Amino acid sequence: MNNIRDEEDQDQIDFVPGYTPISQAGKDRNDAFEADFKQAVGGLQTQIDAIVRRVLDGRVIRPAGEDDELKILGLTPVRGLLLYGPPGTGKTLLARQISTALRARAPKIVSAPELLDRWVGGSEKILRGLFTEAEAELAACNGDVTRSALHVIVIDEIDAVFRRRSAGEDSGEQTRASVVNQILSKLDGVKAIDNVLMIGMTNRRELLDEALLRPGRLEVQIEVPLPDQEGRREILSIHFGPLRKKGRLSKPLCCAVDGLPNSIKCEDKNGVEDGRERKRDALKRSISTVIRRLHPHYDLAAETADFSGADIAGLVRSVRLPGSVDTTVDTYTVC
Ligand SMILES: Nc1ncnc2c1ncn2[C@@H]1O[C@H](COP(=O)(O)OP(=O)(O)OP(=O)(O)O)[C@@H](O)[C@H]1O
Repeated sequence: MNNIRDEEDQDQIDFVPGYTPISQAGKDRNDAFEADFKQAVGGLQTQIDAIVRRVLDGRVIRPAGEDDELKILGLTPVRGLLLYGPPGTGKTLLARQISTALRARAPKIVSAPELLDRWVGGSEKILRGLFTEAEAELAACNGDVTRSALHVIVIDEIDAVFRRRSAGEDSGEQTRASVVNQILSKLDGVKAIDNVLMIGMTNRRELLDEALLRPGRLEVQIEVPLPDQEGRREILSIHFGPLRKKGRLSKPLCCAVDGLPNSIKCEDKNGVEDGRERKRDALKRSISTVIRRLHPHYDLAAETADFSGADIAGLVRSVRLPGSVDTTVDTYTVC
């Protein structure tokens, strides 16, 4: 009964003059994007939703005619995105996934300090190198952005260039100001290049000059924090995934990844009897050793409380190292 009522309500909404419901094709496409992201990136569902909605949706290749419609509506796709948060939380991973989803050219990733070349003309040369391909392709398409592939340019540690100026600072200031002006002109100046998506990344958002974050520049800003427990579980599943698919994980390790109790008797409980802090330190110091001591009720996601995604990837790598496989401690390691 309720379903019928819902459908009637939906029909009424669809007939509001001037309103067109989102097409199913658009929804399916966004769902497909999200599914692709989730295969590689764990614990960042909210961030992925925001990226799909605000960055990808306006950039994907649309059916013929639809781009013109966007122009008529005065809509321009987002040209810049800022990803900020602690080290190792998946910012670069997200940037690469965005390029893949947009079927863009392989992203050009540069670290901002590299742009501050101390030799005269050095910075300009590096910057030109970043944009040359995009400009050449746009020229080859007679400036028709809909016919050019998208070029993703990622600038890591962007605060090194776009930081707020502090009083009395002048060494290297000229170079920095020149780099800033050139990048801004490519983003929203008269020389703006529409087939470029710029992604800035930083661990220190508070240092950034607000001018960089204005609409038309890095206008979408997304925080990428340390993962929570469920996020860590997703990341563990992603990184243990290939081993698990091949049947190379022991049952206790599978249970520890899933946070499920397992009934296998454990002979070595040292890891569990440690205090929580000590356990975490031990995990960080010698992850492979601790993994060998998995207790039947060990929940890896709970025990890795301050781990970043990169720490978790490191943990999984250490398990994969042949030296970490200890066949004397029954099945508590990778089989
Ligand atoms: N959310 C995540 N999901 C899956 N893997 C992750 C995640 N975060 C980090 N990783 C793993 O850690 C590696 C390093 O992460 P990445 O380089 O994306 O971090 P970052 O935030 O860019 O770090 P930094 O600020 O130091 O540049 C990734 O290649 C991936 O293997």
